[in-house]
Amino acid sequence: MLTVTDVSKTFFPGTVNERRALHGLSLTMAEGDFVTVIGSNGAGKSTLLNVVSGRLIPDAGRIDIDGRNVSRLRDHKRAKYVGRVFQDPLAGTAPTLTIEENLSLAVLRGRRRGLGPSLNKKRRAQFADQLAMLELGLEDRLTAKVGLLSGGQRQALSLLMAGFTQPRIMLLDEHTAALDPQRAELVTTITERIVREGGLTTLMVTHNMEQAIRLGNRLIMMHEGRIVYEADDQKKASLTVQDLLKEFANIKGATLSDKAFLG
Ligand SMILES: Nc1ncnc2c1ncn2[C@@H]1O[C@H](COP(=O)(O)OP(=O)(O)OP(=O)(O)O)[C@@H](O)[C@H]1O
Repeated sequence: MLTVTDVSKTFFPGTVNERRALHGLSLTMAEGDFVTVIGSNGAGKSTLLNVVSGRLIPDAGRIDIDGRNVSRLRDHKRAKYVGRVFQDPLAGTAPTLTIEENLSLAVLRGRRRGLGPSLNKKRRAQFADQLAMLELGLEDRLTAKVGLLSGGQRQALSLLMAGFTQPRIMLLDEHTAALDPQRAELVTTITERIVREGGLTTLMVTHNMEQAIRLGNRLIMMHEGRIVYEADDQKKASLTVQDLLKEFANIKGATLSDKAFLG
């Protein structure tokens, strides 16, 4: 489904600021895989998501989605394959537009211009049904401006929007990190539901090791642009945070992300 083969990315090569973010990284994900990604500060986690989404073009290596080489395809051209939710609740939605307008835009994304649905009664009823699933009461606020929603509500909406077009791959970049624990838990539950119901192939970066163990069917740990540890479904079933801390301790020079203990 997704194949990342020997991908490298260096920022400011040949200068004093040179940063090797990805170092010949390879990762294969099967249809329906849900991989959680943890790692030290600057390990290359966001860069991995950026090369998969097309926001960044790798220096070397290739990326295939459904057997198609998308390595050189820029992000707007990959939008129909990729859904993404960022850490910042403000990033995924347009605050001055209403909830229903944001959802309409999400439906349009990845489609050819002019082929999108208009905001008719039937479409509104569909939106209300989908929003009801979030159990946040947003189905009664279709015409409310998104800027009025809380961070957690906006993240839930971003998730719904990202899942709307049935992306081939869903990228979640610490999308619960900016929320208070209660809202983070709620958004985590909604994430599980949207991923499960949509059967979405998902790559999720998190600093929360407990969450990384609990969610998904595979876990990878990154350090200095490489995957340094991997747990499959079976291994993950008995994995503990203590085990992961031990793995980190074994990596020379690795310091855990400052946020790792914030929960
Ligand atoms: N746009 C950029 N320009 C220059 N350097 C960058 C850029 N993006 C990332 N880097 C560098 O590449 C390396 C990997 O960064 P990346 O953001 O992918 O790490 P990360 O694992 O997501 O880190 P964190 O957990 O701290 O967010 C770091 O050294 C970072 O400073």
